[in-house]
Amino acid sequence: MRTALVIGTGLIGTSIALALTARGVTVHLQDRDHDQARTAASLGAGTVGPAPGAVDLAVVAVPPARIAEVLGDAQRRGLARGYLDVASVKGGPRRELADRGCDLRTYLGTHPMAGRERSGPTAATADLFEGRPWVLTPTPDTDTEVLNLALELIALCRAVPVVMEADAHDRAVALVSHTPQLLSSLVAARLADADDTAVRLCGQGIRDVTRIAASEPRMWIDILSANPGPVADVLTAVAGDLEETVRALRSLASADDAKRGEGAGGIEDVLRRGNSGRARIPGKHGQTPTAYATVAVLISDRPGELARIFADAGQAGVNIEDVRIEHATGQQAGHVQLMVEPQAADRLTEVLRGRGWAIRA
Ligand SMILES: NC(=O)c1ccc[n+]([C@@H]2O[C@H](COP(=O)([O-])OP(=O)(O)OC[C@H]3O[C@@H](n4cnc5c(N)ncnc54)[C@H](O)[C@@H]3O)[C@@H](O)[C@H]2O)c1
Ligand SMILES: O=C(O)C(=O)C[C@]1(C(=O)O)C=C[C@@H](O)C=C1
Repeated sequence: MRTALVIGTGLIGTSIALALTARGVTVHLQDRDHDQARTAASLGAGTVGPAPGAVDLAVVAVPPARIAEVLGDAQRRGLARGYLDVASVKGGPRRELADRGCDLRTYLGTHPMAGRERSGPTAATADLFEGRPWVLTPTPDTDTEVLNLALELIALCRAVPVVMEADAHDRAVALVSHTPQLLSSLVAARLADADDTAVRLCGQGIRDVTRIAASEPRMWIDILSANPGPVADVLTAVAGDLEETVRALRSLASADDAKRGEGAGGIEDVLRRGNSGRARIPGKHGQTPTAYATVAVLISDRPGELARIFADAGQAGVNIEDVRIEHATGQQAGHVQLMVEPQAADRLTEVLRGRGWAIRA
């Protein structure tokens, strides 16, 4: 692929454009909001404005409800050889494109399973998709050339292609993306009117569970409007679990030993099922999860601290597999948790201590 047009230069469009530009593709940027396109260009994602002729691939990265209109318009104007969208739902946009009489041979519905709770080009990063699944939903009508262009795009973004049928994709993301978004919002919503004294105690657990509750509501209304049934089905099952959990908790408060035992059994059941589900989440690059060892290092909130730790770990010859930061409320310090292969943990601890870092036992 030599040339691409990205329509919608928000978080996802700009991240794609940055990755493509970094690998030598000439990228043209377009957005209904010119400031968004100009910002993306200033970040090095490409150039604003139309291409001199048809590009190889047009990537439509606008909200789900706008996909059919924007992609159909680009097709009518002959802006590219192939067209793909990256919306979080796949069945709805495809049906809308068909209803509008668009050419489904040069269109391919795709969905990168990577994102952030922030929107817009300034939240974009070139490495957003590295090692992440990227769903493709080809049909027998899809042109092989367009499928190949999409596979090339995914390879250039260093993501992992996964082929699925559109409606099966929508049922799957109802479980692994759309319901988690709502549950995160529901937990965070409990804090909206909570007592300040309680909120001050927020630790890492609630931060992990509510990160995506900061997401842009308008985008999610669009996504959920295009996938209401499957999400409602998963939430109905969750509601059943919730009812049983409440019943078990009430039993735990009973004066009767047998009832308390039943309650404890019910709670243990949900916690153990949670352990099993969590253990199934794939690790980096889609591998099965590895049990990493964690080395927790105290850092102060000063520029360059993280870079210094990474450089020291690099000099120790230790590969950091994953990283998490635990901020302490109201303090200018926190812990950075470095996840490493278990056999590397002792060496990393020794080297970092030797370089003056405080390691939490
Ligand atoms: N945010 C995520 O985590 C995530 C992950 C994977 C896929 N997606 C999908 O990617 C798409 C973009 O999401 P985002 O998070 O980048 O949103 P965003 O709000 O950051 O960016 C969307 C951009 O589209 C532009 N836009 C809206 N209507 C337009 C139109 N008619 N013509 C041209 N530009 C238009 C907006 O001005 C904005 O710059 C959505 O379809 C979303 O479902 C999002
Ligand atoms: O990590 C996040 O912030 C996301 O919300 C990413 C996430 C997800 O649920 O995994 C959200 C919606 C997208 O369609 C794809 C990815």
